Amino acid sequence: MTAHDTSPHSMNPPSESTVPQNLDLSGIRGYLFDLDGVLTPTAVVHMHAWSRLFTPYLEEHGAAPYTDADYFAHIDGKPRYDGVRSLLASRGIVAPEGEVTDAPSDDTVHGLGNRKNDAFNATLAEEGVEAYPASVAFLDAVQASGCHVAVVSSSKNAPAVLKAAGLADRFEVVVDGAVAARGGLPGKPEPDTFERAAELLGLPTTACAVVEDAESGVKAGAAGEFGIVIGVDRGVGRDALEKLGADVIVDELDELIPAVERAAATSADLDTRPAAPGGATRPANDPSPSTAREEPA
Ligand SMILES: O=P(O)(O)OC[C@H]1O[C@@H](O)[C@H](O)[C@@H](O)[C@@H]1O
Repeated sequence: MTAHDTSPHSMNPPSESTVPQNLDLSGIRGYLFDLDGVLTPTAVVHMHAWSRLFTPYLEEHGAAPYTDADYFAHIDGKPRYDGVRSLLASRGIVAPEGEVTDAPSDDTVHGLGNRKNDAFNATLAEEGVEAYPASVAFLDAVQASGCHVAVVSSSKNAPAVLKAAGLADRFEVVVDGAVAARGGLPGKPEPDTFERAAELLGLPTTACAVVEDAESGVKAGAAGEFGIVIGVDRGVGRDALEKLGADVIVDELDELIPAVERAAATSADLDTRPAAPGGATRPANDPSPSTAREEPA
């Protein structure tokens, strides 16, 4: 398929055109990056924090033990309190909702989420974070090609993680968990946060690539009318990512740099052609600036 192909995502084996070497990204003018697990290895920090919360909690409740598979199936990529709700539902546990202001020691949905958040922030402060070098190389190539870039993260900690990784100034738009909550946007697996980022970049969704590693995030990409869904396999598995709707799957994003450079060259060729009678056409990678920027919380 090409990046323009908006046909329903199939579950067939990848065709020749969906392998990174043959990928056509010439219709893509914006990249919407998930953060945790795509740009930074913080999906693992989230995963450990959830485990620090739910391992003792499930034991105390006599429920089946918490495993990494639970993280991928019920929590990965979702907004904080949705993750709590999904995991509790998987064990048939009903907890009171409580309030966002609940203490981390409270056994409410919000208290449990806040307990996990304390664990996440403690690890972040202790260990810091370094972006994946291959993802930064891809980001460099995408920006050099004139495409626009946004971060779309369920996490309310996204601004802190971007800052810790030295990436805070690289994105025109950040739609994080706080922005979504303020705007009443449903989180992943719904496509709304990605759609909002495309809108803020001033691009149609069909001209945007969704870049995701989580089940809920790939589902969100497949549920919208995006130009392409790029899956990064950080543990979900290639087959699962493909079945969920990823159009191309990579282990590291730098595998796609040649495709980005080919797309930029195609666009430059188009740009040097004489304008068609009756008006010029906008090149695929027209770097005209997006003025919209949603400030993170
Ligand atoms: O940092 P917050 O706001 O608790 O966000 C939670 C979620 O943020 C996502 O980005 C992670 O991929 C999730 O796995 C995590 O649970």
